[in-house]
Amino acid sequence: MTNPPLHRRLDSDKKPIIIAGPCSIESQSQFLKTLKGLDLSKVDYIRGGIWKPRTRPGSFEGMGEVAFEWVKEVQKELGFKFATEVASTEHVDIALKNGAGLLWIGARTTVNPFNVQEIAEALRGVDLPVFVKNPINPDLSLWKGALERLLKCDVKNLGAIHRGFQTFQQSKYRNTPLWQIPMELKSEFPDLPLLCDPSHIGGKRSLIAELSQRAMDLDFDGLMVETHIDPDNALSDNAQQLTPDAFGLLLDSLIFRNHTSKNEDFNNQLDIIREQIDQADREILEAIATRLSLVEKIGTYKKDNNVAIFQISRWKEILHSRPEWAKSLNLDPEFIRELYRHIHQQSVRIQTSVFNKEQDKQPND
Ligand SMILES: C=C(O[C@@H]1C=C(C(=O)O)C=C[C@H]1O)C(=O)O
Repeated sequence: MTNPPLHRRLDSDKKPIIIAGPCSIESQSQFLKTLKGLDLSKVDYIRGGIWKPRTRPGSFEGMGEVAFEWVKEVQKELGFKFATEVASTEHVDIALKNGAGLLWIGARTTVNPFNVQEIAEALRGVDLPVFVKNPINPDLSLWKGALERLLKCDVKNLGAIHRGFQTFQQSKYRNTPLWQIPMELKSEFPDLPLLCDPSHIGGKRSLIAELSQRAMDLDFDGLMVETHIDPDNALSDNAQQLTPDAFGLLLDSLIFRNHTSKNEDFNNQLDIIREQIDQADREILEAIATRLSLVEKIGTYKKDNNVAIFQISRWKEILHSRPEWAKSLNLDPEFIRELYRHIHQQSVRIQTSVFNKEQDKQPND
């Protein structure tokens, strides 16, 4: 996919973009009370779930279309732009008919290209911002594919939301962040607004602040945070919603980072350190080249003596000793173990090509 022309950032270049509001709209009074507790001057869009895709049937699945009547009533009183999730073409029609200001496609929908295609067609040519949450599974191409489908339907005011991934690894989070995936998306589409949803990543209130700060440190363009007037009694996501007051404190506590700096001294220092990093990288590459030429030599030697490429005991020794050496250099042993797995893979590859090389043929063979 080539980079789409995503130069328009919502209504402005404002950063961070803040979206807050309840997971689900449960009643007009719950919605109104929640919003009254928020400082609406600090919130760009109010979120509210109308339809809730839930893991198990029988859970609260949202109030449906009637909730739009409550939204419109509260909008008359407080004035705000409303954002909600759509998971079907019917949802799109109802949301557009009721004047939604921003729509997003949820993680459970992004996994399914058929659904995304139908939604993209229902949204054809709309001007309002449409955000795509990452798919539940850590698959960057599905995420990009959904954005591409929307773009092909002329939905150009696009954005992405990182809400974490379901993985088998043990994690303190409800959904593992795997920050490198949204960072890769951002490297490919630098102009695509990328928000973080710390509520779904964390799954519990106590993690929201650190996750929000992490997103700001990684240059995310904004946050979507679930807020509820009475989180403990919320009908969905009750462990992860913040009270409006706690959300206000969160916003006050966040340190917003600049993308770059105009400070000349800072930029000069940055250049000096980056030159040193360039030099260190050259040395790393030279060391890798030296190692791999030794690997080639060992490969030839093994082939001449009919000895196998993979040597378990030597490999085990390396996998044990290098992380130990790393510790004394203050390096993370797990990082070094991972690095050596890549080096070993390349080493085996090189020796395999040595083994497969045909013997130099004589001119008259
Ligand atoms: C280079 C060798 O071959 C393989 C590659 C290794 C490496 O790159 O360090 C280690 C063990 C072998 O599996 C070797 O036998 O030493």
